[in-house]
Amino acid sequence: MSICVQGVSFAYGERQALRQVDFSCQPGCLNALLGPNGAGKSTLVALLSRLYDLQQGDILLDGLSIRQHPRAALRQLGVVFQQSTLDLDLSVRQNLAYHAALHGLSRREAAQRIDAELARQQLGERQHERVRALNGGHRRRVEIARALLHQPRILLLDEASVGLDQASRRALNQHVRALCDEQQLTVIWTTHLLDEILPSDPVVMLNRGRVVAQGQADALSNGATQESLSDAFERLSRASEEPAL
Ligand SMILES: Nc1ncnc2c1ncn2[C@@H]1O[C@H](COP(=O)(O)OP(=O)(O)OP(=O)(O)O)[C@@H](O)[C@H]1O
Repeated sequence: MSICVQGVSFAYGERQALRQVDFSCQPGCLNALLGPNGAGKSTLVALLSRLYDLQQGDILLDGLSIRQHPRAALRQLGVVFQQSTLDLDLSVRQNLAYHAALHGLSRREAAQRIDAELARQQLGERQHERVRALNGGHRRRVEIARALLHQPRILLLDEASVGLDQASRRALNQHVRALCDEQQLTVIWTTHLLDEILPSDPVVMLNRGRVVAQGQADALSNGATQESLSDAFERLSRASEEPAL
């Protein structure tokens, strides 16, 4: 499913968090939204998921404005927020069942979808354990299972790997890529970590609320001169801040 962000600006009172942000995502794959702390990534996720109302600009999902069709848009979105929102004292299955009920799924339908998601996230054997007993990587998988219960076509993951060790980060990243391939999910993966991005990934670079570049990662980092993505980010961010003559 295509995502098109058009002229989005957003301010928290006096503080401008996003300035005229324009980009589009490639359907059916992982799109990296890369930027340092404070770049505006979480704000964008909050606007996409309708946690905040748009102040300026619009976001189109398969051409449909989320301003004009907020319910239809929400049905297409699954979200994993930066801060976990699981109930640690409920079991994995109870957390999922609670969310399914919020989405108005019947018990039977919920049970079927929960079984399917638990299998897909390889969590079937842990389903009756309290979330508290799981490690960070498995908790993230529970959140992904929960986000996919209503069968959205877009999955937003806001710094999903924060707090995980290196091996768990890699496993989670690979797992999400496999979900893209299996289900043609369109994923927005926000991160400040360059090693989570592959050369073929579409990337949007965000700095201080502005898009400083977008394109395929290897093209942005100018493969011919072996520039790293990190150096490219620095260069493009500086260029976007230089005053016009
Ligand atoms: N609730 C809020 N009230 C006021 N300012 C905020 C609020 N949330 C974010 N900001 C500010 O908006 C800007 C963008 O923040 P945002 O959290 O979207 O960035 P981010 O790229 O997700 O960074 P991080 O990874 O640190 O969360 C920052 O300057 C931040 O201080």
